[in-house]
Amino acid sequence: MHLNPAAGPILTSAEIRSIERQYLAAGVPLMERAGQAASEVALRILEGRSGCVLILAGPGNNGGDGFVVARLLREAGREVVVVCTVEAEQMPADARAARLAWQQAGGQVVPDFLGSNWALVVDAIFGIGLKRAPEGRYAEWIARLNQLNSPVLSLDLPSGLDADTGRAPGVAVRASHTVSFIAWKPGLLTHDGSELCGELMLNTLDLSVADSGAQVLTLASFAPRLKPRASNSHKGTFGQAGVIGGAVGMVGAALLSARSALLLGAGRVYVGLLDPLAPMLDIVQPELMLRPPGDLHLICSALAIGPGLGQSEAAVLQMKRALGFTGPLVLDADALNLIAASSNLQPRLTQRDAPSVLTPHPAEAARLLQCAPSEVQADRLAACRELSRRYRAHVVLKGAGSIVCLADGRLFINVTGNAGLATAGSGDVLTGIVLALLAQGWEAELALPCAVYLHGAAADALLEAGIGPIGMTAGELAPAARRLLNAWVSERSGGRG
Ligand SMILES: NC(=O)C1=CN([C@@H]2O[C@H](COP(=O)(O)OP(=O)(O)OC[C@H]3O[C@@H](n4cnc5c(N)ncnc54)[C@H](O)[C@@H]3O)[C@@H](O)[C@H]2O)[C@@H](O)CC1
Ligand SMILES: Nc1ncnc2c1ncn2[C@@H]1O[C@H](COP(=O)(O)OP(=O)(O)O)[C@@H](O)[C@H]1O
Ligand SMILES: [K+]
Repeated sequence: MHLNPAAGPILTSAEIRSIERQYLAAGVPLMERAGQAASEVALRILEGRSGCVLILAGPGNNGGDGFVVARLLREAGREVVVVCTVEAEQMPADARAARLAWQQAGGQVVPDFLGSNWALVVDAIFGIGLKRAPEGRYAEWIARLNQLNSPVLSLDLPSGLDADTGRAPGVAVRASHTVSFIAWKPGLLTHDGSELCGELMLNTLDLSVADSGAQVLTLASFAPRLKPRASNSHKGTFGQAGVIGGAVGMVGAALLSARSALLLGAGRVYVGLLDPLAPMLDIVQPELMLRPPGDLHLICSALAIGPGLGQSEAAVLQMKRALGFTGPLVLDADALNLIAASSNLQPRLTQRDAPSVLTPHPAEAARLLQCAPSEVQADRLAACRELSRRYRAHVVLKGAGSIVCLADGRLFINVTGNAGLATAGSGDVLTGIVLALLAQGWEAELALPCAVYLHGAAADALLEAGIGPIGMTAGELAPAARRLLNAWVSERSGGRG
């Protein structure tokens, strides 16, 4: 997902409303500013496109924004049709005033639209005030506009999308562009939002917004750690990473993690495979050292357990050992399933002194929270926060718009990555990347955000190179991530990386 501007705080709709109240009380013309910002975007989209603009205005202030855009586009010489079915008296005061200004400028309001040949459709149906799935005429408008071939600019957020959770409870607008106001909302950046917003822009309306607990994940989130290697270093300087997993039929998962840890800079990488018939050597990556899984906690400075681990007695035994490890520990895949299933293992995790990193996808998160995956997806931020709190861990809840919640409660939403990552083993690679950074001494608070951002950025780089999304493979991610990490370090150190 491309964000413009890239960074900034993420606020809930309640936080946005409280800011709005404060500025409106001070007489700041927020709706006029929102309409102005949106009409500038609309005119950019309209460059080189002739024809009429269709504006669909809903019953609230989002509709009001639409009326301001209508007036400003008309002033700019565009032909505009506004569709609105509520009476002016039923609209909130600011929206009513915007509608009146439109009509005073000679604009018409019509009850429905026909035809399909619009230069641009402006979606001003619902913003942060959506209360339930759109129904009736609004659902019908949305379904019809999703069939059109015109560009669609959503104001504040695509109508039908929940601003706080990113869930679309029913039909929702699929925008080509979204211009959001004041601050990012979580729902723009995760879950269905990743699909519906198109090109996403933010206009702060010149308000200064205090940082909240949630941020868009960017390079700046972990930049202090992007330092070149000292010349006078040796393999021991970059740590001993260990991966435990690879039961019968799942050896590849552990190898993918281990290879990724090696390519992302761990000094030595050990693999403990549970499959008794597993090979003694990774012939593709002979640098990996294959050892009995029970030895790894004794020789490693950072451990990951879970990829292809299975849920056998032997796996439980390895889990008990790993949870007693005194260094940073990454738990993925079956390690998470075993934690979810065992009240015996849970306290061993929550009582750890060293950092624990959990990397669940929504189904694993649901098992850890004893709920259904749909409940996790219904509020991904809340689920991630609860996992972090309950298990005293740094957590990434994976999937489009991955959520990172650090053990101190700080939240990030990641916007790198693409559907090419929806392939077996890409999660194993993420585990290997986090492990590599931990082994090299990164604090978990920086290692996890960097790994999540880098993993997605690697997939984006592959996509740009024509590799994917169809057929992108997990094994291609680590070399792409290695190139990026080296480039970032080099850029930040004036080429000394
Ligand atoms: N005056 C302000 O506070 C500002 C508001 N702004 C805009 O106003 C929006 C928020 O305005 P509102 O709070 O009025 O909310 P919305 O305009 O997003 O929608 C609320 C209206 O839609 C109705 N509604 C909600 N869900 C529905 C459904 N499923 N089916 C049918 N009707 C439904 C509600 O009953 C209400 O009438 C923001 O997203 C932003 O676009 C901006 O103009 C900035 C300033
Ligand atoms: N559509 C998507 N858009 C962005 N990222 C995705 C998408 N699908 C999957 N991913 C990412 O790919 C990884 C998949 O991890 P996981 O489900 O554990 O896979 P596996 O178990 O096969 O390794 C996660 O990092 C997830 O965030
Ligand atoms: K909208």
